[in-house]
Amino acid sequence: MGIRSPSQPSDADSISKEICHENGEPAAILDSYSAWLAKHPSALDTFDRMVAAAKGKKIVVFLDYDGTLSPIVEDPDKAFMSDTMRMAVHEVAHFFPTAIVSGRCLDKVSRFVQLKNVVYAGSHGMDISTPAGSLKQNNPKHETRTVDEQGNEVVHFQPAQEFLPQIQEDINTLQEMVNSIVEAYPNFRISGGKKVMEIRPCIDWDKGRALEYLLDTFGFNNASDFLPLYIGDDKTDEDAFKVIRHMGRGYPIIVSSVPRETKALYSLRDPDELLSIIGSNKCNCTTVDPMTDCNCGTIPQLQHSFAP
Ligand SMILES: O=P(O)(O)OC[C@H]1O[C@H](O[C@H]2O[C@H](CO)[C@@H](O)[C@H](O)[C@H]2O)[C@H](O)[C@@H](O)[C@@H]1O
Repeated sequence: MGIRSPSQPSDADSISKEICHENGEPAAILDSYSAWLAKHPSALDTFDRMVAAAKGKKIVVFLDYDGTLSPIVEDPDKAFMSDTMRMAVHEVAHFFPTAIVSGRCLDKVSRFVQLKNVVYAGSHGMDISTPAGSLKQNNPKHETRTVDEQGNEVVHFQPAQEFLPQIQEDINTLQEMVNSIVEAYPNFRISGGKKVMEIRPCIDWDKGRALEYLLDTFGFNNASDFLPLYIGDDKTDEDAFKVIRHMGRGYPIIVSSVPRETKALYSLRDPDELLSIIGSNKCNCTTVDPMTDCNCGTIPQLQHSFAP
């Protein structure tokens, strides 16, 4: 049984001449979307095959935030995920270990997602919060323990912690430079002091390493019966796609509505298509509190097909 998304275009070729800009590099005309789809099949169309290959395996779910769970919008502070998506992720996490891996800081991404049954990896995996007692957590150099609002002990894994004072210094210097430049242009202003450049420490840590750390934390370090499913839309998600491909197991899925160079093996066009996999097609419980279990009795496609 294949699933078709209502948002799948009837004329995939309509974007065939789209010009994509990658990281400010010169524009390049890439393959048509349909040709790209042949290389990175839609996860909707290949869902049955994925399910068949996953028999007897434990699914572990990794989800990027911006562009995956929430649509890309102009103002980063308004990149809200819908309650329907929140409910769907809540339900996915009810069946499978689930992590949200984001470039945003931990605090920000967890405030956007507002779910307690997922773990969060913020700052491109450089700030990971997991419940104390998880399997990996034996790195005193980078781990600190705190107690959350509910009184539960949590472990914060921050491999780049030592760079924080330097980052703050750089930010101050940059802000001063940007302020002095913008001052000369009375028709321009800096809104809210928001950082528009991301400065990352030069350490060997990224979303791929975060995925490995989280798999260990979930207890899959020596297991041979798990399948990671990582869904993301950004350049930084490529590190996680690479790790999954290197493992030789699991599903790296890119969310993109235009052809892009990617290590992902599968694709989804947009967050709506993701929802058609993890959301409940028949579920009408839009008024259900996203923090509680949906009780309508219908089980979404992913959970229904993969859950043990
Ligand atoms: O790893 P992610 O969860 O995908 O976060 C990556 C960056 O997302 C945000 O920026 C992007 O989304 C914004 C809101 O839709 C959009 O305005 C911006 O153009 C995108 O680049 C966030 O602001 C960054 O801090 C994250 O690193």
